[in-house]
Amino acid sequence: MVSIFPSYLAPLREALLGRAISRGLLELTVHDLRAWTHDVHQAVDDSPYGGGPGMVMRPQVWGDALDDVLAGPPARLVVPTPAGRPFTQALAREFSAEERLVFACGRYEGIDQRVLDDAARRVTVDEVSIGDYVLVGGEVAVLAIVEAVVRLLPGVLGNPRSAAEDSFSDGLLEGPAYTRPEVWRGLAVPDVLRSGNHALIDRWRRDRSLERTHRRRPDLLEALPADALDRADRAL
Ligand SMILES: NC(=S)c1ccno1
Repeated sequence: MVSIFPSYLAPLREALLGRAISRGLLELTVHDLRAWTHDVHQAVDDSPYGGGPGMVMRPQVWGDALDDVLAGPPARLVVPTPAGRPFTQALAREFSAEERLVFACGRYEGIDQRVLDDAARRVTVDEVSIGDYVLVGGEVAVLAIVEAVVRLLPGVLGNPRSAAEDSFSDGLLEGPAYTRPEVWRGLAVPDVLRSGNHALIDRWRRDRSLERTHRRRPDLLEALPADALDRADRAL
């Protein structure tokens, strides 16, 4: 990862991801972009051609940084930006199969486009967005993307079923979850979940997942492959 605020990415070394690193399931290197500046002010940005508000990150600095960081084993360059294609669970799964990912954290009004165009001459460049809103920089998006990707790596999650059965894995939103006590503030756990009848439980969970998806994200239902819903699903 390359950023002008390396400490922003420190949370990646905590908790589950930190344990995955210490177990050797992945390696994480954070580079300070200013290491590739040569002026006393360590300038990384400049005024935009054509005018307009804000500053643009300079191609020389990013170009030198990516020349060094992209050298070595083949990598895929991921650039979080509001102008990117949506980052989805499917793309997280695709990224999790990559040997190496390099993340460029832009700030200000973004990185000079020629940096990405130049990188695309030698690696796959993915400009991705984690949502239709604008952050101050790419670092927070990288935290989200890396967590979504790393949790899919074999051995990271305690139970592999977790990744296989979480939201979006089957194209639907996950339904409600419950744990002890059976009744809490007058609210009871649905009886079916205590029935021990796993066929009924699976059916109930699928129905709740379909209902929630229909209510909150009908677009996901529209996007399902034609054969994704079985007769019982359609009966709901
Ligand atoms: N929405 C995304 S990914 C973003 C990056 C920087 N600002 O917003």
